[in-house]
Amino acid sequence: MTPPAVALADPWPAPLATAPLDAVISLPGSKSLTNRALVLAALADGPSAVRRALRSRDTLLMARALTAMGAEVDTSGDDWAVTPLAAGRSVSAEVDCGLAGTVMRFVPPIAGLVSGTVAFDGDPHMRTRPIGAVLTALTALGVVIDDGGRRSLPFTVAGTGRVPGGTVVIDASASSQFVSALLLAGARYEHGVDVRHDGKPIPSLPHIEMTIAMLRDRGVVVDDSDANRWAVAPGPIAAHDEAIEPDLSNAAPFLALAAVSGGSVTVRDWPETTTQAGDALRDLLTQMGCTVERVTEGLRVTGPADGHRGLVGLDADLHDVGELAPAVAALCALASTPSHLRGIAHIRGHETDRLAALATELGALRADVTEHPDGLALRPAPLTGGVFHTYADHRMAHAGVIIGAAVPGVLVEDVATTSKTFPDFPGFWAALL
Ligand SMILES: O=C(O)C1=C[C@@H](OP(=O)(O)O)[C@@H](O)[C@H](O)C1
Ligand SMILES: C=C(OP(=O)(O)O)C(=O)O
Repeated sequence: MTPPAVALADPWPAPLATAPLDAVISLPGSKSLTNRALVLAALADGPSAVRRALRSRDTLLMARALTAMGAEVDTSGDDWAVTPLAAGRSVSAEVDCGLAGTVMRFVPPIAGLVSGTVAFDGDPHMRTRPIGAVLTALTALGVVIDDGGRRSLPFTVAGTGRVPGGTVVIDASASSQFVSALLLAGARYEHGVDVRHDGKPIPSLPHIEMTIAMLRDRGVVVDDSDANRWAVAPGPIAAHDEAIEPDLSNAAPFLALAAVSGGSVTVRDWPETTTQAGDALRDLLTQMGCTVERVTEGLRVTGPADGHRGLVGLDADLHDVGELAPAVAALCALASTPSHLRGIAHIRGHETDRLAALATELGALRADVTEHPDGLALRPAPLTGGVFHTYADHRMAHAGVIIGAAVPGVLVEDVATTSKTFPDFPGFWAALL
């Protein structure tokens, strides 16, 4: 019998780090890798395996979406087995995107390839996250979509079992996921896809690299030799056995805990090379005064001897790694010199407007923070306890617990929202402190 789940206090008293930490941890798998592996497996020419898959809200929503369209995803163990979409079967499916950008952006291009209607909706806030440019691009590629003129959720894709594909111009400055979405399904379009970006620079480019690398691993030919242009040749996507790396972006709060407590945290199985944005933490934490080293067990981060008081502020452009901004901003609020985080206007379109949310919530705990159109400026200030609101955003919860590890009396509202990308985050966190 499974023991009854322990109800979480809400708001949750964030545990204080009262001594330097010395921990070695294994983190759950990457959301971005798991959801790409699932999508590519559903489109593949045979059964695939997704090993050490992340089991979280975003990945289960992806598994359900693909199942609703006719794939089979066995999520019962740690290694998930995927049987691809059955050709020719007609479907009438509903897809719940929750608050998962990867589900809302990556699944509609696949829906064009099934026969039947696929209706998409999600959490209330998901109806405000950007998707219009993807819908316009898909329409140009030959996919029939009814969005009632909203250019956002809810919308319905009327799949005909085939998508002509071809060349399309898209403004992907709001999200790299717009490009990844078209590339992931593009090989299965009759003429492939030739995607050209026209607009301000695309954020989160490592995630497009991740998409390309995973396509190539499956035998798909991708030409990325020109800037802002990606051509995917038509052809099969080979079935694949993918071992999912630990989620390096979700390593951020744990490495921050080493920094805040003046102790060490070692993350096991940190890859030697990776396309994950979280790998940038090695450099960012070094710049803030931490010692970062590869040891036999994994990647070890050691904080300054006097903990967060020894942290130096950061002046950094986080355009490529915007999903790290909430945890990094929390550390900057605790640092002893000023910080300026730039290049992240696009994170206003993430799970919440993260710049506004961070400025409000850090400010409520008396941080000296200024919100800029594309970032945050933070200056040292003594913080106080209080309620830290999370806006259904897992990474806002990470920011809250980081502050709470250094400042007594921080209460994190809806810490359970961390389940978007991490199973039992509060339990895992509390066990370390
Ligand atoms: O493709 C992906 O898996 C992701 C791309 C990025 O999105 P944006 O380009 O919208 O920042 C990132 O922030 C998100 O967490 C995951
Ligand atoms: C931006 C994020 O998620 P999503 O995949 O929903 O866009 C994130 O996890 O920080």
